[in-house]
Amino acid sequence: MNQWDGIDREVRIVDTTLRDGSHAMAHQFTEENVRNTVAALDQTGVSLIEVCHGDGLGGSTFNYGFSLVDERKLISTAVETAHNAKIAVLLLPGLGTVADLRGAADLGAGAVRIATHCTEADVSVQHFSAARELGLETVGFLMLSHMVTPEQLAKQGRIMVDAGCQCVYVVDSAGALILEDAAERVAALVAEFGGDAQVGYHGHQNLSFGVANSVLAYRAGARQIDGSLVALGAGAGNSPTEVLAATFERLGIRTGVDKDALMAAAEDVVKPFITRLPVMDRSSIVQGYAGVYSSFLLHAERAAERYGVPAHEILYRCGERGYVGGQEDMIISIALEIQAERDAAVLGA
Ligand SMILES: C[C@H](O)CC(=O)C(=O)O
Ligand SMILES: [Mn+2]
Repeated sequence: MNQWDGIDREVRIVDTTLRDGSHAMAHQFTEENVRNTVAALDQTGVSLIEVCHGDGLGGSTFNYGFSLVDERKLISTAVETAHNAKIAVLLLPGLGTVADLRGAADLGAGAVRIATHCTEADVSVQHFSAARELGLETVGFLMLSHMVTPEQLAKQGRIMVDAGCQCVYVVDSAGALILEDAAERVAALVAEFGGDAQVGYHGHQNLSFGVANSVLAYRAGARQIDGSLVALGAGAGNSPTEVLAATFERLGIRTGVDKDALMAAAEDVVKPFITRLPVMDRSSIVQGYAGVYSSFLLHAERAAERYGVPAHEILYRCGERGYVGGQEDMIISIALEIQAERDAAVLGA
């Protein structure tokens, strides 16, 4: 039995269409998008649905992008719609506050996923303790996990677990992990935690390894795996929930979800409202290759258009400089730098 929902599953598929997908939709989700998606997911056996601005509570800002609809409205719409599943929110400490978390709990959110850069778990301690006091299910997100070794990642995970986190995710924010890169990180966390907490895996498709890495993550001991319908998520998108369901079923691994209902939700509910289908194009492949935070994609595309420089060049430089979430403003600086170099080359020619 799964400890979270009492359903007979060997792995719990968690859906993040309405949170990671917010990046791909430039944070323009409507209440109708949320209502219809949650209603469809709620019939599939998925027991945790994440709904929020892409950068979490408080993410609707100039730096990250303003939401069309206040996330509190989206969260309460999701809570009202879900009869079976629990609604989760994301929180990046510093951007989201404990007050935001209380607000989300008051709206009926039942879980929080607290995300930090993979070397900064210590900033999450106060938020985990507040979440546990509020009676929320707690998940930790170690973002850009490719940037540190499995051993370093496990130590960061331990900080989250000691603070009250019940499941720590290896988060491949850049879609940069390839096969054993993912499995070794999951295995290190499993070995570190023993029975103290679960391990999860969150993949991006920039190099097309989201689903394969998720299977290896499961084999290495991960018991919660993220997906998004139609892969709707940052960069080239997330591991598609409907593909995860079909793949795990083919492998004989019980997920407790209905793959056909998920395929219908993807095809009939989510695909029609997507403004920009996630795709492995030059820019998103560069993100996977150079290890760039997936949510930089739209920021880079906008800067590329504004300053007349290629988005993939901007992203290469983000990777070379090791920029992490929160440094979105540097994308503009890089675009200006490339523009100046090009102008100088023309003048010098
Ligand atoms: C805030 C990020 O979008 C969290 C996430 O999904 C990732 O790092 O990947
Ligand atoms: Mn993500």
